[in-house]
Formats: sequence, structure tokens, C-alpha cells
Amino acid sequence: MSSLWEYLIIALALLVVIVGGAVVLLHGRGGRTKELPGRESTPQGTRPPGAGGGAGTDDDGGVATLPRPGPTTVEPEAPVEPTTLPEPEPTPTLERPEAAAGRLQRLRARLARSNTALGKGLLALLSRGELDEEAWEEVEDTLLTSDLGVEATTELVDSLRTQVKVEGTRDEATVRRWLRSDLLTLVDPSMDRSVAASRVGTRPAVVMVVGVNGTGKTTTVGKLARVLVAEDKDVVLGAADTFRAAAADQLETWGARVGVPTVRSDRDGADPASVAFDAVRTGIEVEADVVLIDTAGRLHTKVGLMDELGKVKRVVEKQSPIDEVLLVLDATTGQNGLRQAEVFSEVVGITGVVLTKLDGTAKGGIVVAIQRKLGVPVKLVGLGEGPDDLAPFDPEAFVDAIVG
Ligand SMILES: Nc1nc2c(ncn2[C@@H]2O[C@H](COP(=O)(O)OP(=O)(O)OP(=O)(O)O)[C@@H](O)[C@H]2O)c(=O)[nH]1
Repeated sequence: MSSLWEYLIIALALLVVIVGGAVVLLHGRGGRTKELPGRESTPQGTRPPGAGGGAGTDDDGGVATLPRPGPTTVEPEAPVEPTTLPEPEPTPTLERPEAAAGRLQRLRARLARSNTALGKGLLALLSRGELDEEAWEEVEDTLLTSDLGVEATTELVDSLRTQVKVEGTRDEATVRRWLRSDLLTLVDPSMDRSVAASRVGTRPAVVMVVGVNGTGKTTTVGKLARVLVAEDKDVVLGAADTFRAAAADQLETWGARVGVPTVRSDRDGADPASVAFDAVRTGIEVEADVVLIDTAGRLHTKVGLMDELGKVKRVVEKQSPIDEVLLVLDATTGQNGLRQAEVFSEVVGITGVVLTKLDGTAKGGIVVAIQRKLGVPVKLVGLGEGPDDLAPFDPEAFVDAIVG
């Protein structure tokens, strides 16, 4: 009897060992999945947005079911492909911007398209048979609609009246000559229209670009960088428009196309003064020729925003003087542009004007009105949305485009 018990105990012990071994084996194969470093596990019951129910996941996010394998077929062995190295990443080719000189000649047609109407209208009026008071009033009206301003219009009409009286002849060629010469005097070719873009002693030149919303500031900074790169300048861009979310990206893209670095903050709404400060510091460190600072568009009537602009300027000046403050004005806004110019000038002291969107307006007379009001020259004009559609302002080419 006791030997029967002994056999039973031994058999039980063997059973325990066999079952235990089987459990350990099964667990070791399928119980744990190693997480790839850096891959995040998705909390149960949640799914990243846009992730569909792929293999292994049912649409309700419940129990995963794997697709059933079909009948096993033995595939013939695939021929071994010769190993090819991956194609090297192409080096981004930098664009070569068009030289600045002569751009206005190329863009003259765009200027002329809208402004020759003015020139033609004037020529037709002036060379017509009888120049009575009514005709002179028409000349005045035509000039006023071009945004030349009352003062400049009066001067021009007076001068033309005198010439008609003194010389008598009024054939078209003569009248065109008068008009060209008088307009040129008003536009004032003697003004210095160069943009400060060369190192001053041991530091880069610093240019700040300001203006109301949507006038084309960011675009202008990008285009100006191209003008300067074409002149072999080393440029650094500062994205101090931290208000409009896409402005820094937009500026960075402009810079990258011509190999120009952009200093920016990754945070929307960052302090624009500190970005501007960093940009100038970078410009000093990398020994750039010029630092161009883009600022957020702001209404000249908002005191708080104008104060902020004053602060940007003061903070930059703790590190380096600002050599140029360019006011970007949309030529199509007409007389309101003059008021903007006055206020910006009071707050940050404008040294030059960039007149954008001159391609879409017959109001070229604003050039004269602004220069007179502020005493600062129009230095650059925007004549389209193309990357090289910003040209140094050339008074002669401008007047020629008007009088034909
Ligand atoms: N036709 C034409 N369009 C221009 C010219 N300059 C700029 N633009 C366009 O004007 C629009 C506004 O330009 P942005 O550079 O974004 O203006 P911004 O002043 O930086 O705008 P905010 O940052 O909102 O103040 C864009 O669509 C430009 O392509 C120009 O000379 N001619």
C-alpha cells in the first residue's frame, strides 16, 4: 500500500514539473513587446487624430484582430537585387537675384501702364488749340487725381502757364519737354536715395522696416535682401514681426532662397524688441554688412502699438545705432499714406520711403507729395509681386514712364 502512495506522489510531482515548464515556455514567446525608443505608446482607448483602423485594430478601438493568414504557398526565391546606394540629397541651389541697376527700366512698362494715362491726358490738354481757364482747370484736376498734392500741382501749373506765355509754341514735343523738366524738378533728382547697407566701422549697418498692416513690409524686406545679395552684401534678417504668425516663416523662406540667415523666435507673440536685438547681435557676431529688421504692421492711430515700435528702436539702439528706418507705404492708399508717414516719422524718425504697389495705380504723384511732406526721399519702389520686382527709385526713369 505504501509503495502505491509513493508511486502516486512521484507521478504528481512529474505532472507539476511538466505543466510548470509549459507555462514558462509560452509566456517567454509572446508576453512582451519591446517599445522602440522614441516611439510613444498611445493610451488605451485614444488614437492619434487621423489614424485609421489599420491591421490589428478594429474601428471601435476595441480588441485588435489580426487578419487571418491564407493558405501557405511557397514563393519562388526572388532574384537578389544589386545593392544601390541611396541618391544623395540634392544641395539646394541658391537663386541668383537680378542686379539692382536697370531694374526700373525693365519695370518701366508696369509703371507706364497705369501712369501714361496721366501723361497722355496732360499732353493732350496742353497741346490743344485754345488754352482757356477751363483747360487749365482740367490740367490741375488731372494732376490732383495723381495724388501730386495741391502745392506741387499749383507750382507745376504756374510754371507751365509761364512757358506757354513766353514761348508761344505748343507742339507736342515742346510741351512734353516742359512737362518732363518740371516733373523732374518736383521729384528732385538731387536727393540721396542710397540705402544704408555697408558696414559702419566694425559693425553692420542696421535697417528697420516699418509701416501699417498689409503695405508689403515682409515682402519688401525679402526683396531688399535680394537686391543687396546681388550687390554681394552679407545680409542677416530679423523677424521682429512676432504678431502675424506666418511672417517669420515667410521671411525665412525669402532669406533661404538666396542663402541669407533669419533670426527669429519660435514663439508667436514673442517680444519683438528682443528678436530685433538678437538679430543685430548675430549680425555683429557674423560680421555681416547689413541687418534688415522686419516689424509688425501697426495702425498709426493705435498709440500702444506705436509705443511698442518706439521701444523696438530704443532696445536695438542699446547695442548699435540704427542707420536707416524705411517706411513702407502702399501707393494705392493715396492721401492717407501722408498721415501715416507723419506719425511714423514722429515715433521712429523715417530716413526713406518704399512705395509699394505702384504697378496697380495711376497715383504716382504721391512720390512728390511724400517727399515734400517729410523731406525724406522715396528710395525704392515696388512694381509687382515677383521676387525681383523691387527697384531703386530713379527719378528720370519714373518721369519718363509718365510723359512717355
Ligand atoms: N502688386 C504688388 N503687390 C505687392 C507689392 N509689394 C507687396 N505686395 C503684396 O502685398 C501683400 C502684402 O504683403 P506683405 O509683405 O505680407 O505685407 P506686410 O506689410 O508684411 O503685412 P503685415 O505683416 O500684415 O503688416 C502680398 O500679397 C504681397 O505680394 C508690389 O509692389 N506690387
